[in-house]
Amino acid sequence: METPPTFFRAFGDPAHASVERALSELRSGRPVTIVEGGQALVALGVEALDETAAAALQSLGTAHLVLPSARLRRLGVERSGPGMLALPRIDLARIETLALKIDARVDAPVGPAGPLDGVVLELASLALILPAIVGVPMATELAPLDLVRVPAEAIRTYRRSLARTMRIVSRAPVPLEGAPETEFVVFRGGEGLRDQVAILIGRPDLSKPVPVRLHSACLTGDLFGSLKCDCGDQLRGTVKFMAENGGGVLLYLDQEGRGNGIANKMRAYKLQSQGWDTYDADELLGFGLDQRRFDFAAEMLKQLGVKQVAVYTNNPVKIAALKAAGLDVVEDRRAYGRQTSENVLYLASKRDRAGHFIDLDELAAHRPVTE
Ligand SMILES: Nc1nc2c(ncn2[C@@H]2O[C@H](COP(=O)(O)OP(=O)(O)OP(=O)(O)O)[C@@H](O)[C@H]2O)c(=O)[nH]1
Ligand SMILES: [Zn+2]
Repeated sequence: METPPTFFRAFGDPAHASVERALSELRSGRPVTIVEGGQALVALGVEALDETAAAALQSLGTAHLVLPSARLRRLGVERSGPGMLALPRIDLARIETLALKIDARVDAPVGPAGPLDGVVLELASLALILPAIVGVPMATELAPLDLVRVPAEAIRTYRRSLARTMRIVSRAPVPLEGAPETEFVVFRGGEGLRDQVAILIGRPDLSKPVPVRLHSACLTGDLFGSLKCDCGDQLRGTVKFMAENGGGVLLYLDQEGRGNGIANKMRAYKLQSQGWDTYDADELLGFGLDQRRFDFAAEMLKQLGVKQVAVYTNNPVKIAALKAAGLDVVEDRRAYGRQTSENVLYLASKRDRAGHFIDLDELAAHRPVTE
């Protein structure tokens, strides 16, 4: 018996599903086809490009390299949006230079990126791959039928509409050192369908402003006590503070590397070991100041019944995001870690380049954790 064409709809929006399939394809090193109005772009991340892939793409037509404005700036080209370089031939060494080498310069004219080039970078960002893509434009009917097809509009709207699909999948008490009355609540949905965890510490009174911290995952700092950042201190300091001060909600967000993913964060750390600062290293790789969005975090708070918040952060973007999502931010307070000789430049960069509220003198003076 044939299934009706509407069968899939029972399991969600097919356009969104195609985005999720495309993310998986890109991460697996396979190309995807972005389609809009009869036009298609067959696209593959540069990090998956080898001789075989290059030959296959070349057989489809003339390729180009899509790069974000941050990377173009590093290559000596100022542009407000992404751009593209024609690739008469897919030359792996040249592409690697243009996508990754520190002192590379543009060696050919850079054209404005087409609309499909722009959305493919959004897809790359969601897939946590390097934002450098080889694309072959063609008419939709000529694109290979066995690739995953994704409508451009579905990619444009994915993040925003997915925030609403966050749902609680499990919860359980997990007593923590210094915070015995703690519950972990796991949400699924949102960007890239990653699991996000809300940690309810104590019994905060939801009718009053609830102390809240949005903490982006930092494997190196949170778990291993890396000296390069202040994350581990902020995390443990927040748990302790909330436990001792009437409770609160800590959101532990799967946003490693300011949303760039652990692989790109280590690419950036390698550049940092050669002397680049945290934002310059990201820019060399093609990333803007910060890739994170926090609308899904606000949605988690709402689903937990939180309306008014006292937020603990030094990052003005987090405060603005909670307000924009309709939460009542009655107070914003600092969340300091420890200053070390290894992280002081990182903290100063966050203050000077991203406007974080960090007072290094105060931090050095009394090593507060959360105040
Ligand atoms: N790309 C990149 N990410 C980093 C680097 N160092 C730390 N991170 C990431 O930066 C984020 C820091 O998270 P948070 O502590 O929540 O954020 P924050 O923006 O500093 O804001 P507050 O701590 O709330 O003031 C985590 O995702 C880390 O993995 C770095 O050098 N490069
Ligand atoms: Zn960190």
